[in-house]
Amino acid sequence: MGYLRIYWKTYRVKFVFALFFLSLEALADLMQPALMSRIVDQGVGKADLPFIEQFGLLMLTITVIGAFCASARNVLSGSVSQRFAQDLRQDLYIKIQSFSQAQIDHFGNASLITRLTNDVTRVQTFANGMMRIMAKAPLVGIGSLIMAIHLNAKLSLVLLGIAPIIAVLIFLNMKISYPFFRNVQRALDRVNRSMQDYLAGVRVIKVFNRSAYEQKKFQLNNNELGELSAAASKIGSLFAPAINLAVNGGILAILWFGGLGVNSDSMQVGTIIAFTNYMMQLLFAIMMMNNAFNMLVRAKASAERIGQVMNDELDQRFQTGSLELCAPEKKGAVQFRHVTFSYQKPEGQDPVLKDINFDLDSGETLGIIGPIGSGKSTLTQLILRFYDPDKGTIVFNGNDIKRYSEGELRKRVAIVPQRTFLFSGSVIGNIRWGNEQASDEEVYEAARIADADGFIRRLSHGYDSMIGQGGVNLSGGQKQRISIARALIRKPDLLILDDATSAVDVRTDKLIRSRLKQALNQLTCIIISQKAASIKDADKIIVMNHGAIEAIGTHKELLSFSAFYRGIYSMQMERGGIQND
Ligand SMILES: Nc1ncnc2c1ncn2[C@@H]1O[C@H](COP(=O)(O)OP(=O)(O)OP(=O)(O)O)[C@@H](O)[C@H]1O
Repeated sequence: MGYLRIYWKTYRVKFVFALFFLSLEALADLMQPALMSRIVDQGVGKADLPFIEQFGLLMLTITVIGAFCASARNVLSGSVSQRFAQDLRQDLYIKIQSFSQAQIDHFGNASLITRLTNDVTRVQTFANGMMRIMAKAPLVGIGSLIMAIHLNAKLSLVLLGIAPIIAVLIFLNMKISYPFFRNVQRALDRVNRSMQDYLAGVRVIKVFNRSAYEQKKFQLNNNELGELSAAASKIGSLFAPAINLAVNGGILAILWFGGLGVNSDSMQVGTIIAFTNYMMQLLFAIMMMNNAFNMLVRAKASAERIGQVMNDELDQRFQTGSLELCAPEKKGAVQFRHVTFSYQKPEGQDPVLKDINFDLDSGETLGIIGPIGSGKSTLTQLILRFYDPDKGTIVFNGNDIKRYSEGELRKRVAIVPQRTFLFSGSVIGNIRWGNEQASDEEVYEAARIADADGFIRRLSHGYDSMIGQGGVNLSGGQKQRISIARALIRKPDLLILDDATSAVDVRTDKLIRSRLKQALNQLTCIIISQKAASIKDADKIIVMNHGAIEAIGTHKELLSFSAFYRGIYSMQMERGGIQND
């Protein structure tokens, strides 16, 4: 949990001030019974009114000081804990942003969200509690003990009897409940994941009429969370009364021995009242400490989960600084040399990509086709360094991709992924998201090439029409075309279209391709498609099969020598999926 040190350094002064006010407040609490004992024994006992007035005023002054200190530490603790949580969340977010796709896959989206929200809140609650009550508990506890011994050393022996019992109870409480709190957070991850799955797949769930099934899945996770939380708090609720019982037993013993002392005139009533008052404060302090330990175990479980993210070594290193630009004839060019890759590490399973070798020259269009799951998308994701290959090298623009900074590489390569993603906001905002500096004219031109301009202008507010979260109010084909425009506006050296026209009809698909060719004839392009028609005009076509390159060549060449390609092509011809163009 070393990562927390930086926040301690930032906020330690305010933290110490909060503790200072808290200590004064505790001191004020501790003085009250002693003053009261004197008022009872010396003032009331001897009917000394001026003494009562003088000490009464002193008690009032101390109470006012205590109240002022309580307000000051409340203000400080509130601001410190809020800012600390704000900083921690921000740093966690930045850390997650720096993660490779493999690291995000490893933690899972839902778990990262829980860590960023619920886990941070738990640590914040603990930090706040530390400044509000927790640090007060040991102060009041030890102070009460000292004051009690000072009042009557013999009577204080009772405390020695119950102290070890209470210590053992608190220790057991912590030890038993810690694993439960860790499991509660994991169960919360699962609840969040089912909610995320539902929201992401709501249309499919409704179409397949699987709402009841999904509800059951959520219920299972929710029940598990409920049961684990109940079990965790049950442990706390078993130990709290046991501790209470031990302290109340102590008070009873004091009243018993004190009663005997008053009878034998060796003790005064005021002393007994003050002593039991200190015992009550001690009880309160112990209960607070028990609560504090409960909060500590929860916060520890959460802090560890946050620490796993904060301390996770980045598995990808990007260069900093910019790389000299390549020769113009290499712009957009890509070379794969003996590239092998598997998602599951360490390797043991059949790699997803096996010994991939190919050259894509500047200005060329490369088509990639192959059965589902043959590794087409993975291949292009390696160019963007979403993942790094296990073996081999990838050269882009004449340089090994590992020599680029993250920003530089991703500025030069634009991808339109299989699953389009649009943000809530205006259409123009979504397209300009690809390049904030783009003028309106450039936006319209990109949309025109992507065959999006026409339908956008027909929307109720044209380019200013609002898109719902994830593009809910647009059709699949419309979303794809806006995504293509967003990628084009970046003016990349290499454009990757990963099945980016799967939702548009054959005519539009052809129109987009021909406009791309006309408008950007120097643009190097990779088109992944299930449809042979979308890639048949490419300068080169790679046919993927089971993670390996089955064949590579032009459409004509492949028809002549690749039975596999011929198979795909003739099957689509029979289905009428390819129109002669
Ligand atoms: N994030 C991931 N983690 C683990 N395995 C993955 C991941 N993404 C893809 N795979 C696996 O890698 C293999 C190749 O997937 P990839 O998406 O590259 O195939 P594809 O040819 O693009 O398929 P499709 O035509 O359906 O898009 C598949 O077996 C898939 O299950």
